[in-house]
Amino acid sequence: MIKVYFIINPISGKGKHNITQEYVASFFNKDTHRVVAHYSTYKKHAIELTQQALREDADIIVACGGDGTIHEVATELVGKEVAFGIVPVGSGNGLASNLSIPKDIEKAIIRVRDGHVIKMDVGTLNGEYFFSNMGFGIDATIIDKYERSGKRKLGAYIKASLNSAQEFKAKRVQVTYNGMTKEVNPLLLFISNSNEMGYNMSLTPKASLTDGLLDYLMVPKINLFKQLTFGVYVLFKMTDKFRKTDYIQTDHIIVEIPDQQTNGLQMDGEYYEFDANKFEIKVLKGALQVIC
Ligand SMILES: Nc1ncnc2c1ncn2[C@@H]1O[C@H](COP(=O)(O)OP(=O)(O)OP(=O)(O)O)[C@@H](O)[C@H]1O
Repeated sequence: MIKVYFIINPISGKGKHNITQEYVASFFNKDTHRVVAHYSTYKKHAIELTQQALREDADIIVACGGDGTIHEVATELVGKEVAFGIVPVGSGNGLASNLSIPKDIEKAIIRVRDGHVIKMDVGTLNGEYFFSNMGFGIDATIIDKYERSGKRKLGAYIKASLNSAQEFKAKRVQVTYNGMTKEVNPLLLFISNSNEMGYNMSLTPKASLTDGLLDYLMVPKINLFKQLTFGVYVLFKMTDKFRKTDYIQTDHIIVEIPDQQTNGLQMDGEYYEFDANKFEIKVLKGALQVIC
């Protein structure tokens, strides 16, 4: 009997997906599969539900949610033989899109049932995992403001972005990669495993989930006109061609922020504050077995 656990975030996206145990079970043969569904009821609950599924010897664990839920479930599956499935019902769904997992719920569940397993890379930041991307720049400030607003609408996101553009102060950062250290004042310091951030947008179009590398994009503090120009490069997936940026692919980056002891950053679209000013970012090649 194959044990399939669905971990469902009921508020993901617009919170209207209504995925039930009966619905997901209807896709599987009762004689060969035992299907269990659990709902997360608070932040980080999906971590506990995944641990419980592992104790019950799950063969496949499926995150039904957005990048936040994917992050919580996948964190528990790194380095394990358990297959990870995704039913993307979040708002951005960058990782699912990079894996070509359909946005349609029915098709995504069929993909979990019939798809094949690939071994994807996992990023690590001071030992914490990330699957899509992480950033120290204005992206982290925007997510912090958005989360603090307590609202989950596009309007709140736009407001957070505009406020961040006005208030953002670039920090002095020392970055080391490929045996070289550079001092920068970044507007964006973005490190990505995936080639999609969600909404079909990419800051790192060359990134691959299976190349054993992370893509590093640094955009220095630039004036508003250049920021708008950069926006056009993002729309055309050409950030590596923007003259002001550093874009490299590597498996090891050290970021030091000498003037500040506590630092905020975003990982997979959630804001975290670290009591640290030195960050080591690495990649674990093929450490997550994902169904796509
Ligand atoms: N029942 C719940 N009530 C409140 N928050 C929850 C609940 N279940 C999970 N969460 C939290 O909701 C947050 C957002 O979830 P998720 O990323 O899945 O959806 P999203 O934000 O709509 O999608 P995306 O990240 O793609 O934009 C996560 O931090 C998760 O821990």
